[in-house]
Amino acid sequence: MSIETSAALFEQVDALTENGQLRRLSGAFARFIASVGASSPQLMVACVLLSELEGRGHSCLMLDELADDPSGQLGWTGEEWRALRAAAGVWPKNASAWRALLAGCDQVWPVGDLDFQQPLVLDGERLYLRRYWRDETLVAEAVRGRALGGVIAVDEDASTADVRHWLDVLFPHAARGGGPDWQKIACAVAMRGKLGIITGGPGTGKTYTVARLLALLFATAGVRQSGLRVALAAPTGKAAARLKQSIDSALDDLAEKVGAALPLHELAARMGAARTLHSLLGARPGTRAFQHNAGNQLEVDVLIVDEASMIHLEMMSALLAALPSTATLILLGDKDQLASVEAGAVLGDLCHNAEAGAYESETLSYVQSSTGQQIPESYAGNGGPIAQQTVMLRESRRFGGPIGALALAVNAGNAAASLQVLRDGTDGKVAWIDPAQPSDLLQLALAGRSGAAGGYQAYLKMIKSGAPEGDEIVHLAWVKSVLNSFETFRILCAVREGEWGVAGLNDVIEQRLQTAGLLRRSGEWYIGRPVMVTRNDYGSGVFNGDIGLTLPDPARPGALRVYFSEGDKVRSVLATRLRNVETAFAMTVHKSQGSEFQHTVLVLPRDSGGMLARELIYTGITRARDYFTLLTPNGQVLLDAIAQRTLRASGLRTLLGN
Ligand SMILES: Nc1ncnc2c1ncn2[C@@H]1O[C@H](COP(=O)(O)OP(=O)(O)OP(=O)(O)O)[C@@H](O)[C@H]1O
Repeated sequence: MSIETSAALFEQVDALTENGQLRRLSGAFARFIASVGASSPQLMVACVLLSELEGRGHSCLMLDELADDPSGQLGWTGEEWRALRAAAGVWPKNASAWRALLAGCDQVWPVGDLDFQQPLVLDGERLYLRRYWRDETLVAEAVRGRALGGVIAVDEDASTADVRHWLDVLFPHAARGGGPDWQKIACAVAMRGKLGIITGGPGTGKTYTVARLLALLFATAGVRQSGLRVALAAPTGKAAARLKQSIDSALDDLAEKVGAALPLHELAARMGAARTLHSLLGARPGTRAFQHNAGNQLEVDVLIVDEASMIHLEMMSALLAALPSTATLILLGDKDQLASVEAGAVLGDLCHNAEAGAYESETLSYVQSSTGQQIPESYAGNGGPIAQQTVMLRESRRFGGPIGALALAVNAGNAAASLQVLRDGTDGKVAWIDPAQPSDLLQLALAGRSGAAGGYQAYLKMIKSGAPEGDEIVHLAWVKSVLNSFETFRILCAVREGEWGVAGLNDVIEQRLQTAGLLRRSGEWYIGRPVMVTRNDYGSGVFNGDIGLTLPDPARPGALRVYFSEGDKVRSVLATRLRNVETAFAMTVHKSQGSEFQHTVLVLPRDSGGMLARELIYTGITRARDYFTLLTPNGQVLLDAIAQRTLRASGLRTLLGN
């Protein structure tokens, strides 16, 4: 590449960086690649885009997108794209021309050729950073292996007849509405192979089902029953605590129903606490490597992981490597939620046949013999090994009414139906403020809205009244009730920056609550400040996404502690020990995954630059248990988002071979 071409190209790259269209790292990455081999301007553009897309959650760069026009995917104007492209000179006209060009570059390893550990990998018509290619390949191999791990029952001692007997005990009633009992089918399916994927929207009974699956695994474990090792995990502490609570209560319920026939209390007592994936794998400060890995695997027979949509590619790869091939992995999650912040859309990719079913004849007959259930012909197909191990639960038990209808309409991309629910609002469950003013938001933050509980004043008033006199137990009970009150209401933002983003809103909400006399800000830390941890802190035992409340330390007058709720437990850390936190009256929808609030307020920005998609709106709505309020300074942003899907470039589906 001539000095002139290079200068012209990087001038464009720097201009895009200055305009906020590229992160600095993307240009720096391209310069690094240029420094380790002969370089061409086309390779430089590919590197800039590859790095940029990685930062936006894509695991690879699709060469057909590159040949065509990726400006839409990047949120750039056509003009910005054309200027960059022009600076690169000749432009390969299709994916195969791009493949031929890239395959000849020193820095690129075309899969199948001799591997010189080049930093970039070319697999088919996808260009990867090596790390992501390795993770994607590992995940694909591991899940295929697990799915194909056997077509009969998981345990040598468990026959199909055994499975049928216990399933009839655990699911004694016919499914509502006369259709197939997908919950029962999900349990049967997970008994084959070493992988079960159960997906479904909120309240469709994923936890209800997995508790029965556990009972089934336990009942059919034969001589291994008394030693069955079960681990529970989730991406965040909050989700892990929720999983444990739900499974415990479902097992309690079941234990009463099945009685002496199955000692389920024993199983429940033996199961430890649910853990975050980081803690399960043994995260170590200062390294991406985990204590548990392919060379030091987890000692577990069954691993249940909830909120699997939040698991990014690298974490899934680490998890699969650390899981012995003899263990059964059960993934639970809502495939339609936002994908992980980091690269990958693993659950979405694994579940891409879930809606259709795509069950092969062998699965249909196994389901018939093990459950007595007939899967309708319309769900038959040829979905490949992962689809055979996946079941989508389709009926929500807890999430009906207008909030459920709105979530369904948004998920289906149906703007007219969404608007109808939003505009109806007669029973107060759903409200839409449009066009919203900042004062509308401040009123909601203070006192909620008529017909809907909420607002932050409730927990702040409890704090103001002070903790009752008494010992540690009395204080802890008070802390729990303050935390519970805080958890009933939350403001979620689609974006971080700007007037309607997290940063700006937290400031104005703090000021409003201060003016109302509900809090007294004096410096960074003040009583009542809600905070979110933004970085794992192994020393203090708090992790990215944990949310806590600042309250007086009963043991040290004048000192403040931050209290974190974990199921029915509470953990606390001295406020001054927490370094990486931010105020959390408002938080992003991304960070709210795995949580639910009685009243959820979703705030969209005035202008989204076309970058919001329906998964974000759906995830925001499904965080609301009883009341949902939508604030849009510009309603068009909602319509644009409903019309748009998040598509993440990934080779996982291709690698899975279906
Ligand atoms: N087949 C069933 N019969 C009776 N009750 C059920 C059944 N399935 C689910 N439920 C009940 O419906 C409610 C929601 O179920 P559950 O919590 O398992 O759903 P979920 O999909 O895990 O929800 P979330 O995604 O919000 O965690 C629970 O109260 C559960 O006991």
